[in-house]
Amino acid sequence: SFLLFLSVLVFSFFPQIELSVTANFPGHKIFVPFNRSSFPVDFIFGTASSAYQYEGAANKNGRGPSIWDTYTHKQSERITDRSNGDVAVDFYHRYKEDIKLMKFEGLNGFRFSISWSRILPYGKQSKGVNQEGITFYKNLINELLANGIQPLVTLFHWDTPQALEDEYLGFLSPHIVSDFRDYADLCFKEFGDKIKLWTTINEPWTYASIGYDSGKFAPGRCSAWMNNSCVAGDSATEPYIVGHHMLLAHAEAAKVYRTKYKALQKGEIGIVLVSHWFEQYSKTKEDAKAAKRAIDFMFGWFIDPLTYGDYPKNMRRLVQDRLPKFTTEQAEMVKGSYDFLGLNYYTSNYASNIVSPYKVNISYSRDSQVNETTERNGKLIGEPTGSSVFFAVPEGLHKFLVYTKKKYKNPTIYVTENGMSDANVTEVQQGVNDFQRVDFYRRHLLALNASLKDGVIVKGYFAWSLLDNFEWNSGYTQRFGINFIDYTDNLKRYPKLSALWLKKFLLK
Ligand SMILES: N=C(Cc1ccccc1)N[C@@H]1O[C@H](CO[C@@H]2OC[C@@H](O)[C@H](O)[C@H]2O)[C@@H](O)[C@H](O)[C@H]1O
Repeated sequence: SFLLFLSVLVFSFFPQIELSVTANFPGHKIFVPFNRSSFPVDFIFGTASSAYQYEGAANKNGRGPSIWDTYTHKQSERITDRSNGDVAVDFYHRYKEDIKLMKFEGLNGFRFSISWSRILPYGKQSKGVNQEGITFYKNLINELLANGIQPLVTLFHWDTPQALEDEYLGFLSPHIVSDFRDYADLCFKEFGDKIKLWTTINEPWTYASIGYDSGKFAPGRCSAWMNNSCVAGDSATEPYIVGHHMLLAHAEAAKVYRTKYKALQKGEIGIVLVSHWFEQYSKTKEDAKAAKRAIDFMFGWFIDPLTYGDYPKNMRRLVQDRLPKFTTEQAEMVKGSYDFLGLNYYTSNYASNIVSPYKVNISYSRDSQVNETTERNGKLIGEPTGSSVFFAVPEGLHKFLVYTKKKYKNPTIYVTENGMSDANVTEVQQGVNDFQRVDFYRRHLLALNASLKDGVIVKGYFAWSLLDNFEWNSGYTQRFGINFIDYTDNLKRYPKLSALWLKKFLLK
């Protein structure tokens, strides 16, 4: 009882200490603080963003169009609110103000992506370099470092230069590999003196599956039978071709960094992968196998080649000749082509076995023969959020991280995205009172802490996202920010409760 009294006394004087972790002593529960000091002293706490979703100035200052400019302008009916990233949240002009906000909120990391078509308007150095673009990113990097914020840069966050899509259909062509390699080389040369954490590609799974299987993201290709108003595509073959070229492009860029820049610049290079965690729907052996196939088709698709040099056995068995092959040389280049992994986690799903495989209308998402759901016997897998596809399942983050440690050689990991959205929020007062997001981050940080205790090597955590922003085919209707954007009043920024809770959590 004395210890309990002491712990209450301590917490009443130090409100920033979050009561939530307990150490058990016989007959007593002692509350230990849960805050920044629960993590390694050099742990990075940041937020994440991407060029097309944040910058705006889309057709200004020399930037060339990307496939997302084309998709939102030519097929605006495929965006929930028919919006686009022409202005976005005007990060291009307001980044100094936003960096002040990061500093105020106690963050020491910021993940952003470079717009390929802002520095190479036509995708290739031979077609010209936009110096204004180079200058923008140098200024951004200097401003972050001057404020004690570590940049983590993504080279490609889905915004393929339209010129390369026009010339050879972008990632559907092997030509993209050398153009991506040359683009990466330019970035290492121009920014590598200051950038020490590089990732090549954000979520190849999303780009390949949502861009070429369902076709709901740019370039919006899919099979006609999908009836997703795609103008062209083949959901049975194109996702695998694109995924293959993304792996080769990543590996070539990593090779350039390691052979030409790493010794001098002393940075590290990785890739960002996304996956759900999958729980078997029932206790049957069939559903246990279904859960394994589900994570192999979403995560193993990329992490297996990156770690072992080939696609998962489940994929080879079920996709057969539609799954590209690596030459021996390519396999060697892809295998081990990362110093760390960026992992994005949003939610978990239940996986159940589909007994009769599809014979017609086949596609990437049908190949796994898994039915992915978010409800079991009338109970949701987690708390609903503003997004119909994401439910809050913090323990899934813990399980996913431990799974990665055990199955993929205990890699160094940064959690490069984790967050939740609010939908149908327009008023500031409503938007800033994001109690659910406070709970979401507290529970996911507890899950992350548990992963560290299980020996997972995690060096940082980036919340998605600093600001509400352009959420792809959801437009501005989904708000993921810890800071609210008032789209009706000059894009004014307002810290939400979650930002203030994080500030308190991060107090040193
Ligand atoms: N959204 C994804 C990809 C995804 C989509 C569906 C299911 C699983 C994974 N990944 C990350 O999520 C973030 C949140 O994405 C939103 O997720 C909910 C969707 O309704 C919305 O359209 C999408 O923007 C994006 O802003 C980042 O750019 C992206 O890296």
